[in-house]
Amino acid sequence: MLPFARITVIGLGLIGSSLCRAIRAEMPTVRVTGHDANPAVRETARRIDLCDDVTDTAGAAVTDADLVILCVPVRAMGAAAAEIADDLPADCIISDVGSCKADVLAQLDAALPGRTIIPAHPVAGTENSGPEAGFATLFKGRWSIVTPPAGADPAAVERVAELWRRVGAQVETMEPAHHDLVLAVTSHLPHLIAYTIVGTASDLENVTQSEVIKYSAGGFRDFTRIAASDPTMWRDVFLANKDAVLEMLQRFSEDLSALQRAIRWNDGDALFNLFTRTRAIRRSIIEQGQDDAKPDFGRSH
Ligand SMILES: NC(=O)c1ccc[n+]([C@@H]2O[C@H](COP(=O)([O-])OP(=O)(O)OC[C@H]3O[C@@H](n4cnc5c(N)ncnc54)[C@H](O)[C@@H]3O)[C@@H](O)[C@H]2O)c1
Ligand SMILES: O=C(O)C(=O)C[C@]1(C(=O)O)C=C[C@@H](O)C=C1
Repeated sequence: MLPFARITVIGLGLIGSSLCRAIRAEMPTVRVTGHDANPAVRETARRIDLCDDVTDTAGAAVTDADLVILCVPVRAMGAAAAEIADDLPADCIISDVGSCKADVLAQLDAALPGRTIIPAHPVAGTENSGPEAGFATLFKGRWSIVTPPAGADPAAVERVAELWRRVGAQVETMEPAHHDLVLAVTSHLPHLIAYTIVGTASDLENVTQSEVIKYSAGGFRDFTRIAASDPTMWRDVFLANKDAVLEMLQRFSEDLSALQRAIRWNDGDALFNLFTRTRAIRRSIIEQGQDDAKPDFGRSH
């Protein structure tokens, strides 16, 4: 049985539009309604026929929904939830796709007291944003982490999990705070490092003239893809997941200092041992079939 019959997606950017496409591809009988605060995005959504209906107000989008998924930047979740509060049907489940979970859950709880809120985070994305950047296969073969609050209705959790399985994701359940620590090191810190290194290189550009661009075919180019990610989204993630990111950044800084010492004191063994360990990690990721180093955004595994 389909987990939902009428799904509303609020925020029709990369993730929201991918979800609309995936639901329509995998569950064609489900009615998909969309809304975005930006009129230009609504216009594009209508032009590309993203949903069965695109409404001009958030309230009108949710009046008969059995699931509402908020796909807006994490610090906009509370405002987006407040906008639909008066129009939500009594038994509607509210979910979201935010990249950090504890802060978002607090926002949703405050805006929608007493409602069934089952947050989730599809660990899949690209550096692009907007409704035309999405694609139906984005979630295939990827993880979606469901982070129910304590005491959540298991049947509601299962329905949200089933939605993600239907669009091709593997589902894991985690506590929100644990999710935020794990993702701080696997996703948020790598983005911070990419933003830093590309920023540093561009500051040096006066010294090196065009060499930064000319020789950017190697490792630096991979960093520039990540550092092209959406500024609003990532500003929000770092501020909303501040504690976990600062904790992981502290650990990272200590490890970086150790590496700095190893280079200064010609400690080749320390360098060799670390690089051997990290190479083994990369190889085990590939063996598990999770190689994203060369993203193929149309892949269907
Ligand atoms: N981009 C990724 O790789 C990725 C991956 C997984 C999860 N996420 C999460 O998904 C969410 C959306 O990210 P995205 O990449 O799709 O961003 P995006 O910029 O492509 O789309 C966000 C959309 O939300 C709209 N919006 C903002 N505030 C709104 C409001 N109050 N009401 C209605 N619409 C509003 C914007 O107009 C925009 O169209 C974020 O919470 C992000 O953390 C992103
Ligand atoms: O592949 C990318 O471009 C991504 O950054 C995707 C990525 C990630 O870090 O893995 C980014 C943020 C998300 O919340 C989930 C996925």
